[in-house]
Amino acid sequence: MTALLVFGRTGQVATELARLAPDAVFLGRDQADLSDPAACAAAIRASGARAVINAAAYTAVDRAESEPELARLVNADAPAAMASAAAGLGLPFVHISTDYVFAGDGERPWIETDPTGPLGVYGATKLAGEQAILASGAQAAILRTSWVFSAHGANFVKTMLRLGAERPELRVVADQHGGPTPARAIAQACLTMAEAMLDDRSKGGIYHFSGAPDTNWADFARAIMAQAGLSCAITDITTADYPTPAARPANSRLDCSAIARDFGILRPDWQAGLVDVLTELKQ
Ligand SMILES: NC(=O)C1=CN([C@@H]2O[C@H](COP(=O)(O)OP(=O)(O)OC[C@H]3O[C@@H](n4cnc5c(N)ncnc54)[C@H](OP(=O)(O)O)[C@@H]3O)[C@@H](O)[C@H]2O)C=CC1
Ligand SMILES: Cc1cn([C@H]2C[C@H](O)[C@@H](COP(=O)(O)OP(=O)(O)O[C@H]3O[C@@H](C)C(=O)[C@@H](O)[C@H]3O)O2)c(=O)[nH]c1=O
Ligand SMILES: [Mg+2]
Repeated sequence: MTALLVFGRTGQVATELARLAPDAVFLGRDQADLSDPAACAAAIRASGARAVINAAAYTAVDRAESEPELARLVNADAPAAMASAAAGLGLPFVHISTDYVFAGDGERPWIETDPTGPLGVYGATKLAGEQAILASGAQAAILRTSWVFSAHGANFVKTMLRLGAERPELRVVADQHGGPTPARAIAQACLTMAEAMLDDRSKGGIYHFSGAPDTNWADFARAIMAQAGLSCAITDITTADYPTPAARPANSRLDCSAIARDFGILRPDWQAGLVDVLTELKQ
């Protein structure tokens, strides 16, 4: 009997979940391909699990602009099928979403009930996933997080370490603001929420969760270089100076007071998380 079923095995959050919950069953792409939503639902029904966490997603923000059908299958249709299966079995379902569901106007941190307005395919498909999960009738928690980093997989910290070792200077956008979030803290939050939902079958909903304090990509890059002892200089640029296929929100700040109130989960300190990740990468 599997206590906990996790979709994803190699991703940043899935890797941290595997460390924190070694007894959980992790389904990689070979066991459950999210481009086959019915197979994901069948995997839940076959698992005998008490709770389900979805840590897999199509996360290539720019590539999604040219692969919208695949992004929608993975980010919306598969989570919808998972949630329906969880609903049918009465299992709590924890899902991870993103700051990119917001358009990013203004400076106030977003609260869960603020209007969404994704700027690109990735955000739009993640939003469609949220909506389908909420409509499924499952006991579901949706954790909207941002700017995830860890020692594994692809993320901004690892990109900066690679480029910072090769170049004397990097130009980085300073007008996109948000909270970098250690993958380990997200994994811990997912586990805490799954337990709390098993204890109290009325718990669930959308919750914001990001690292503190809020920063911008250029200041985050400077912190990475300083902490890693790299002499690469970071020059502030604007979003207009750094054209990308997908637009990104200027304001990704997330108000995380609801998750603190309802689950006792506090914003992690991203600077401490960065030290941990750099230590792990050195080993
Ligand atoms: N990364 C970030 O900055 C942010 C991420 N999020 C959300 O957090 C969650 C976890 O993200 P993160 O850990 O960073 O993700 P990663 O990009 O590190 O990993 C994505 C995971 O999804 C799996 N995956 C992708 N496509 C499929 C598929 N068709 N079938 C099965 N598995 C698939 C990948 O498997 P494989 O290794 O085989 O490709 C991988 O395990 C996602 O929901 C994401 O949207 C939210 C905000 C920020
Ligand atoms: C490499 C590089 C990036 N940038 C900019 C581009 C972008 O605006 C910002 C971050 O780059 P990334 O490609 O890491 O960003 P991106 O892939 O958009 O990261 C996002 O991923 C998805 C999955 C999420 O859900 C989001 O929360 C967010 O973490 O930095 C520079 O300005 N200079 C550079 O040299
Ligand atoms: Mg990226």
